[in-house]
Amino acid sequence: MSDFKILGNEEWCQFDDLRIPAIKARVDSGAKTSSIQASKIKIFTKGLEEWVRFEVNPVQDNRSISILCQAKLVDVRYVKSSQGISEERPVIKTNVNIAGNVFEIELTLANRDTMEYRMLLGREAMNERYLVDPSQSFIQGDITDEQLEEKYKPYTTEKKGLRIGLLASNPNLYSNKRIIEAGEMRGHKVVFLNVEHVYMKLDAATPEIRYRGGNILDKFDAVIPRIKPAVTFYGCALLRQFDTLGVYCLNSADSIGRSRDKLFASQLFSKNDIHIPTTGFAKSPMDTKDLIRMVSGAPLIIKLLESTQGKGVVLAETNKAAESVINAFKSVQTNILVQEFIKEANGHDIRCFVVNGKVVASMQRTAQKGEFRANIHQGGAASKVKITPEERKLAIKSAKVFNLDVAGVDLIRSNKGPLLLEVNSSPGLQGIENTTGKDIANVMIETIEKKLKYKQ
Ligand SMILES: Nc1ncnc2c1ncn2[C@@H]1O[C@H](COP(=O)(O)OP(=O)(O)OP(=O)(O)O)[C@@H](O)[C@H]1O
Ligand SMILES: [Mg+2]
Ligand SMILES: [Mg+2]
Repeated sequence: MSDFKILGNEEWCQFDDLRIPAIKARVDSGAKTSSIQASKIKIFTKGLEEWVRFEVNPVQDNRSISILCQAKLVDVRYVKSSQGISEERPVIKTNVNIAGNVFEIELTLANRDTMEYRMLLGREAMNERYLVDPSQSFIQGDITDEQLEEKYKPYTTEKKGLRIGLLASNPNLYSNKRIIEAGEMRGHKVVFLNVEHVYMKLDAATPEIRYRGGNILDKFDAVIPRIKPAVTFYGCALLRQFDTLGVYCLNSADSIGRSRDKLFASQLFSKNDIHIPTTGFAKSPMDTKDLIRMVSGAPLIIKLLESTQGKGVVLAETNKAAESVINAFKSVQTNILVQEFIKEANGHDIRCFVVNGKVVASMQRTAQKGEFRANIHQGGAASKVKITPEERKLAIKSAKVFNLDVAGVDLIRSNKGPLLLEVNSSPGLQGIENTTGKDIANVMIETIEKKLKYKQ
């Protein structure tokens, strides 16, 4: 008993083999094994052995210090989190150094960024070595902030800023140029990734993302998707792969996919009590007449399920015209929505730009004379607008039902109050920045920093 050293409820640990000079551990005799926070965990083979590669951010609330570690894999355990979700946790063995006392411990790699401490020291590591005095901290010696900074100096120069991938198709588009510019202004490296030049390797042990030429894309902290409708399917598959590899995506594959299906989106809105113009959908031409009645008859709107820039939106002025257009689309197996025409909108609509749950800018678009569609691509003109609290609430809620971090929410003002038209997952920046003078690209980059707990 007299040989045992005493630990407080927190102690500093050092890992020479992992090149971690100091990490604050919560001493937790309630836990069996010790664990360390790790991200971008990847199991790989080295000869006949299985190894694991991972990144540790050893300093609390400082993501800019990141240490790339590798160690032999000794086990993979399944741990149930407090939310009941089973998580795979690789286990490694490595030497820990507590105030000069060096011994081997088992560490599970916990892929959780919400851990209050970067490390937990469990009772297996303390057995036959330590007793715990929970009333004290750092009995084995404390480290001041200055000393910690000194220890991590070599690492802070190693990595400055985040590495952000811009997954898009055209680097010369205003929006893409602005995102790259804003990211670089904030000290990050933004790399343009052409959606069609990215491909993936799928297997359980070493999933990968590669770029044309064979480079492995494994150094990204975040990806900004700007996926054009023509490549939604492929782009979303890439985003799922980035997500699997622990890369944060500003708009997930799921949220983009769901928002692009106008029918699914309309169903989600009505389910969540978000008001939209009355909309109908039917398979057979036999139901066309009733479909028209259902949306209060002509004039009415017919929309292709997949349309942007207003190209697939048609106004049918009479019931006869509506019937023949609807049946014509059906005869070529094209899916369409039939929608009540909001006449009183008078060619106006409102675009609210929602980022991270806030409306950061909004503008009104006004259709050209003789046109009902307010899209800029249809000759619409943009102007500043002050939105009502009700409109603001509607815009925020609409982005939230899809879980979109960035959304362009289109509303229309009707006699019954604001109605939702649609939610875009890659809203353009040019019109809204030029109309409102707001630096929206910068807000998008700030959101990534917040989500990743990155400090300048
Ligand atoms: N029910 C409606 N009543 C009146 N006007 C409408 C209605 N639906 C759409 N519009 C007008 O037509 C425009 C285009 O419609 P919508 O936004 O649904 O199509 P879109 O092709 O997806 O356009 P984008 O994605 O580029 O914004 C709207 O911005 C609005 O001005
Ligand atoms: Mg659209
Ligand atoms: Mg629209």
